[in-house]
Amino acid sequence: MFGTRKTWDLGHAPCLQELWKKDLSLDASSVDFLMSDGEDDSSFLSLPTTAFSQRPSLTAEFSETSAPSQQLLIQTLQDKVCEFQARLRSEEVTRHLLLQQLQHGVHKKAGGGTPLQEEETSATPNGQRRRVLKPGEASDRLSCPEEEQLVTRLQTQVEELEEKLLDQTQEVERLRSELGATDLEKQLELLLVENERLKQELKSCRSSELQKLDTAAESCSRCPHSQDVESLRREVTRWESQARHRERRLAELEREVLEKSSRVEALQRQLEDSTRQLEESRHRQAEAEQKLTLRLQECEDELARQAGASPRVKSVPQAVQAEAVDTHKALAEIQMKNGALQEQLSVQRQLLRELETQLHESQRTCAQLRTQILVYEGEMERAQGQLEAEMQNLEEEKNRVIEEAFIRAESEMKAVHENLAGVRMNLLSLQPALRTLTCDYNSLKRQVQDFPFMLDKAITEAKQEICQVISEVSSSNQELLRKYKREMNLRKKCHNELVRLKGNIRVFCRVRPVSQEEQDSVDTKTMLSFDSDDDAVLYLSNKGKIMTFELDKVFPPHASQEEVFQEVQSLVTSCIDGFNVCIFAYGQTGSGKTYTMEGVADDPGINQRALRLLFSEVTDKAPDWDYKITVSMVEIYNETLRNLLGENPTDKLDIKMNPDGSGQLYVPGLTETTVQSPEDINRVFELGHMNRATACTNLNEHSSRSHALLIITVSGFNIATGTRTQGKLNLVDLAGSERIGKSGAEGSRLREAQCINKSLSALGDVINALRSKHSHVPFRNSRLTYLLQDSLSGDSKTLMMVQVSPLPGNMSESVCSLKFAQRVRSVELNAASSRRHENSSTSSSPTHDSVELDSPPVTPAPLPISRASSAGSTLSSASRTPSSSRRRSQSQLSTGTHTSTLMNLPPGLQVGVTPTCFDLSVSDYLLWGKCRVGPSSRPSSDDITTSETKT
Ligand SMILES: Nc1ncnc2c1ncn2[C@@H]1O[C@H](COP(=O)(O)OP(=O)(O)OP(=O)(O)O)[C@@H](O)[C@H]1O
Repeated sequence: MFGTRKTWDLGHAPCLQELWKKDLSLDASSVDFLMSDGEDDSSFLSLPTTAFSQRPSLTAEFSETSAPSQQLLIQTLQDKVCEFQARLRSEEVTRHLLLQQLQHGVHKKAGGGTPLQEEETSATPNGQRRRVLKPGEASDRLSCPEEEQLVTRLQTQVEELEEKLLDQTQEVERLRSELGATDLEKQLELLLVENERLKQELKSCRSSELQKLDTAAESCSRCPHSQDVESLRREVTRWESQARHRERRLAELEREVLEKSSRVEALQRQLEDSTRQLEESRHRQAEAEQKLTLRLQECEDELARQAGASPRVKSVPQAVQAEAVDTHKALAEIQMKNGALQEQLSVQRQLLRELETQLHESQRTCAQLRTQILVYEGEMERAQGQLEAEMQNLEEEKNRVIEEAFIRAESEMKAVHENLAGVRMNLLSLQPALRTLTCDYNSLKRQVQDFPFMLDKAITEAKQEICQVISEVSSSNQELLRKYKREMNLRKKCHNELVRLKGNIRVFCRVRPVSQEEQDSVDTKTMLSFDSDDDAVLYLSNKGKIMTFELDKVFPPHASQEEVFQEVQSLVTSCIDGFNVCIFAYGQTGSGKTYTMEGVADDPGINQRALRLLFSEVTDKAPDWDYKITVSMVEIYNETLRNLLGENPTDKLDIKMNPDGSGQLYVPGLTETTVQSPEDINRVFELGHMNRATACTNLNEHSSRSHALLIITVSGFNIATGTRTQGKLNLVDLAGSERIGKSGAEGSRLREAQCINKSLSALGDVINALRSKHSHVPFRNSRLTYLLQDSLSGDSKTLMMVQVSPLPGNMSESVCSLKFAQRVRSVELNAASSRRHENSSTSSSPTHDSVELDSPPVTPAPLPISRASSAGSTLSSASRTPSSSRRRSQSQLSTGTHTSTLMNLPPGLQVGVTPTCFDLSVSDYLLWGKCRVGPSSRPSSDDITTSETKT
């Protein structure tokens, strides 16, 4: 019926619908022949009722993807097909029996005209009731030879039909066996095999890559490319995991395709079988019916022919007619069944179409997956290629390194062999030495055994020696200490005498350099000159006359701040020992007073350097002495005292007698700030400057017209002896000393100038009174002298730094300043000489001075220089002799030459100073301090050490 199965490509598989149209065409006319006599409606096919009612659920089951349910469905369909076939066979058997009965009836009829017996019902093997002809009936009907021939022919036909049925059954079996291997399945199998092969290849490829990588990793673990290899390996692993994932998906899809294909196949088989059986039975029934109709016709004709002869025969057509009615009924029923089968067929076709669609989708997915697999394989091949290339490079590198290492090892081996030979030779030569060493070792061992006894003995001896030395040292220490104390006392006496000789008032002069602006704008041809042999002399050429000024020290313009401070630092440190010290900067405006006292940020002046020096000195003395340094800053402007470190700098301060009855002066409300570090100093200076600036409109002008005082108090306490000291260091930047006449000041400027002149005159008067040993020293004539009273009187030390401008335009002011300096210097000289006669009783204590206020100034004070002495030239010539004699006496002192002046010294000092210094041992010298040793050294302020104490 279907012929041989067609084969097709997977690419364009013919749909089952076409096959149905081609090989399985059923129409209504052909169905008519499917009827068989006596067939029960329900016995023909029991499949439709249940199968059709189950269709929607089956369809639903098909849509499901679960394999077990599909298997179950297929199994059910196969069972139905088998049942259908079994029934078909039973129908064939029944038909065969009917034919035999007919044949038997014909034989009977032919043999004795046996009347047609009544119909009987017999049961089919299936238990179905079937209407059959009784044996006598057929023989009655077929009694003639023609009937026999007909029966024979019918039998032959039946046999032929049976043979055909057998053939068809075999064909069905064959086809069924073939169904298990359709092209689609073959293709699927091929795909599965291919897939399996690819998997195997992939696995082997992966394992070989892994092996290669492992080997590469082992061999190239120190290789610089190991990181690249590692990254490549990671990449490969990633691709592999992706490939595994795709493979799993592919396997799932393939499984799905397989299941669906098997379902399609099963359905297809079921349909084919059903259709084929239907067709066959239709054909057979059509043929049988045709033959039966012909036979019936013949029988009717025969009966009609014999009707006249026998009344029995007349009943036959009636029976046949009745049978024909039954047959028509059965035919109608069969047609109905046929319609049901048609429906079933259409449902199956629909099902097949769906399955076909699913199959196509699966095939498409399969193709996509295959493409992806190809892509992945390509990528893997590429990665593998890279990896292989990398491996190749690494292999080459490894081989190269191994070769190099081998060559190196060979050469090293050679060297080692040579060394070994040398060592062997050495060993041979060393054996005698070893023997000697062994002997030595044995003797040393013996010595070591004796060593503890020797050591004990040596330690005991050493202890005795040490004890002896300690006792000697302690006794010599005692002696040294005694000597040291004696020398210290002597040194103090000498120092004090030296200070007295030098004078308590010293006068330095500093000439400032010409500034850049002045070089460009004014006449800078200087009238000042210096003595290259004597740094205490300054020459001034004025109107053709050479004026000579002799001072304690003259600093030329190029002298640095450090050099200046070197000269004053002994005064600064003496305040630690309890002396009161005053350092004045005196001179006309712009002569460099502020520069010398305050300096600039990167090159500070005396103020800051002094504080730093005090800090370092008190730190050095720290273990024995506890020092406290306090700082005050005041300004005297127009005879008004202002507190520059106070909260309100515009407040006026007053100077009062201390109510404790000590006779000391004090300034109520004056701020005293304790400083402990250089940072504190900077803060104090900043505050002072700020307050000074807030109190005036023009700071430069204001600072020129006011005196600025930095008062440093150093209080010391010796923890060991309980001694207390207190020294005061007054650093004074005086106001400009220029004359009013020259400046032409009026109004407030005139008042300022008057106040300045008054205070400077008062300062001159105080110094003059001190020089003349007046019982009354007019300290109260100005705020300045009154405030500095305790630092100017008694054994206080004063330094006047006279600032001079080098410009010719400032010549007259320079002459005035220098004359004032000369006068001040002469004071102490006279005082010193008088002191030599009066021993140390000349020092005047502030408590001995009168504390009454002098009469207030009513007229502008005379110029200091006018009150000082006569004309400069006279002064210069007059003052030259004593200062020269002083310098001379100093040099004589240093060289040990005794002059009349020196002979006036106390006897102990006359012989003690220099010889004692030179007689000292080295340790004595160190203890003695920073004494300059040398016959030509001139005593200077450097020679006074910080160990000087106020007595
Ligand atoms: N030794 C020096 N080296 C370099 N420059 C100096 C020196 N002395 C003074 N000067 C400069 O000269 C100028 C005037 O100096 P300074 O202000 O110190 O004078 P002054 O006498 O304090 O004036 P005033 O009385 O008006 O305050 C400043 O610019 C200062 O920097």
